[in-house]
Amino acid sequence: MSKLFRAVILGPPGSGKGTISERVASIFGLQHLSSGDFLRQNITANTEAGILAKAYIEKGALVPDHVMTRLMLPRLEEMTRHSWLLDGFPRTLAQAEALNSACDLDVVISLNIPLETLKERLRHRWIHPASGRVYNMCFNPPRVQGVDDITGEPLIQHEDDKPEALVARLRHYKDVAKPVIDLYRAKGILHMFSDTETDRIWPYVSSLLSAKIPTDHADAQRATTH
Ligand SMILES: Nc1nc2c(ncn2[C@H]2C[C@H](O)[C@@H](COP(=O)(O)OP(=O)(O)OP(=O)(O)O)O2)c(=O)[nH]1
Ligand SMILES: Nc1ncnc2c1ncn2[C@@H]1O[C@H](COP(=O)(O)OP(=O)(O)O)[C@@H](O)[C@H]1O
Repeated sequence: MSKLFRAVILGPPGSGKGTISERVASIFGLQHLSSGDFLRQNITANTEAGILAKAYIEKGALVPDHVMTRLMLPRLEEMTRHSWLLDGFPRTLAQAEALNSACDLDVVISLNIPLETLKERLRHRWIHPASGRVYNMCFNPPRVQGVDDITGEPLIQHEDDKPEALVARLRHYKDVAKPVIDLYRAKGILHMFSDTETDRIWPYVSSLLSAKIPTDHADAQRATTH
């Protein structure tokens, strides 16, 4: 079997990690593992980790590192036969160190988006709380204004996507992420992409992954995941 491919995508809230990860998953056949989605599944299923995490997420705080690593590392161990792209984890240096001791990463994609752009995007972001589906009233609006495409249920705006909370949240992200970015830079696997539009970043991400992922491997992955 050809070598498996392990990637991480880093970026502040609203930087387009989710959007780019979905494209990578569908084009390169990597499994998209989102810590936010996984947390929401655990909350819905009332698992021990889900119950612990819920209170933090509701407050808009980060879930403690030991809860996150206990949740994510076993999930990655289940994925020994798949290539994956991790989105939302690691978020702190402690999480990055825990991930380091569990596996070797091939590539880290880091999205560097201007603060003004992030503020503008998140202001227009609405979500379907039950599923975590994300809409942007300008970039990818729902088919019917204000309601989820799949369930028809109402969309809400996150308290922390409202303008007052945004700047503090983005500043906090930067402080926590800096040592993580520095760690991956020092390991020589960091690839930084700077622009204001996902569609302009995407061709560069795509050519990086095309160069790094052997084609036969990408085909084999697609065959097993679709
Ligand atoms: N106008 C505009 N909006 C974009 C672009 N790329 C993504 N968006 C929208 C989609 C979403 O409403 C919002 C954030 O995108 P994502 O949910 O993909 O970002 P990310 O996963 O980094 O955010 P998160 O960590 O979940 O807060 O911005 C873009 O190039 N232009
Ligand atoms: N790696 C992580 N470490 C700590 N908390 C996390 C992590 N990933 C997700 N969370 C928690 O789950 C919430 C939802 O995550 P996510 O869907 O990535 O959305 P966002 O980053 O936009 O808030 C975060 O606000 C945070 O409370």
